[in-house]
Amino acid sequence: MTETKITPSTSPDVSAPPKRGPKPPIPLSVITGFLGSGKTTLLNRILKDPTMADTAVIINEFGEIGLDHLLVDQASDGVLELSSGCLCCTIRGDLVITLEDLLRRVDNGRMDRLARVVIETTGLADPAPILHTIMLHPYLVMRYRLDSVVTLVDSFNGLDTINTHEEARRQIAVADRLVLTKTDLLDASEGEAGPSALTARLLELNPGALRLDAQAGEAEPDHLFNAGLYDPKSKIPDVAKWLNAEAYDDPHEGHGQHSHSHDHDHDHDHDHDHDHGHGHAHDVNRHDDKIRAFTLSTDRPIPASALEMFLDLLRSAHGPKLLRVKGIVQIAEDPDRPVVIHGVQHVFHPPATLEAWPDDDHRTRMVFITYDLPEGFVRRMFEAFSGALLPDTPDPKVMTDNPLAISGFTSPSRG
Ligand SMILES: Nc1nc2c(ncn2[C@@H]2O[C@H](COP(=O)(O)OP(=O)(O)OP(=O)(O)O)[C@@H](O)[C@H]2O)c(=O)[nH]1
Repeated sequence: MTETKITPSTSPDVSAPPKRGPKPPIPLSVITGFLGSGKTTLLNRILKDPTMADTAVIINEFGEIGLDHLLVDQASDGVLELSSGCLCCTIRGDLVITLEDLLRRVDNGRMDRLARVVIETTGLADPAPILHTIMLHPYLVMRYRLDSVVTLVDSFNGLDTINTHEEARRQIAVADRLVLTKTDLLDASEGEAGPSALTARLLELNPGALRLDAQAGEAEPDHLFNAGLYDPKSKIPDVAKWLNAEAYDDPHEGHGQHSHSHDHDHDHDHDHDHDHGHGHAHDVNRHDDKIRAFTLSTDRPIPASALEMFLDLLRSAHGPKLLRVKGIVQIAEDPDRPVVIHGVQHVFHPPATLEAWPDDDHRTRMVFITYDLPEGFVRRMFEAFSGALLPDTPDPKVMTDNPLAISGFTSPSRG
């Protein structure tokens, strides 16, 4: 496991297109969703879209994907050329080899252009290891940039599947985009209760993801992809859209599409158990499953070493419980150049430094989706490291000097 190094001037900014020199990193998206949720159907449709030209699709088995009508040729090396101009490869043994092979094709001119890579997972797969493969590989992390995790949810069976299968909940929790499929199968009566119950559940698991209805024509490439920090057209970082932190304030109001900014104070230790003044209490953290979504923020600049320690401690002690972490941080030593963090479980992307704050909001903001890791615990740890020590909270030095103190740090009464 590598350390999270907050060294702003030297950290490679893999999200931003380099000004000169190496080729810009290729956006990579993962399409996931439970068995039969409609992944193949969606891929078949979007691959015909002209904006998907020069896309390579990576799947586990050719047999599993019904792209037959698009196929024109099967090369001997496991790469199919689709009539749309896209490539389709199997993961033969190792995703790294497949991704390296694609780069080789581009670099030696066997492929003109590789605009995007889309990986379709099998229905039961946890997408996190795929993201780790890229984030942990020193070369792949330079040449590819993680764009979006797109999770499909069958509107007809979705609620049952979510309630029964841990894998389905994890796929939803880690998503940037949630695509609702099969809404045409819902009859008028189900239209009342079904979708709203499903939507409420999705909001509990992942309030920040943009939700799209495939049948309503919303699952278009433009909406599914380009979910990274940088607006692909302007090349300017769109932090507010990327974090979508406002959606975490009140999941019953958040639709993942918010772009406006509230000026809420998140520094208090709220557990989502109380009414935020919105007129009703929401139950984002009350469900049987242990997935929680919350934000932390502060307007105190954080020393780089404190951020490193916070992330390292959180990651080493609770890595598997961090389903997704995104954030923008004001560093005390360099407050005008924010650092962007992005983690999936114990693996964090090399932190990227922005040249400037994209807007007037210079607060440190982090969004967390956790599994069996109470908000209060993360919040107190964050407060200890960001300098807002509470009287009953161990100071960070004690916590790092004496690792035994970490296990005693959980406080169920406040978690
Ligand atoms: N009515 C309806 N059927 C759909 C929709 N999307 C997919 N289906 C059907 O659902 C079934 C499963 O779709 P697939 O696209 O194969 O799903 P998948 O996620 O690739 O399936 P696995 O690879 O087995 O996990 C197929 O019979 C599709 O025709 C939809 O929006 N409406």
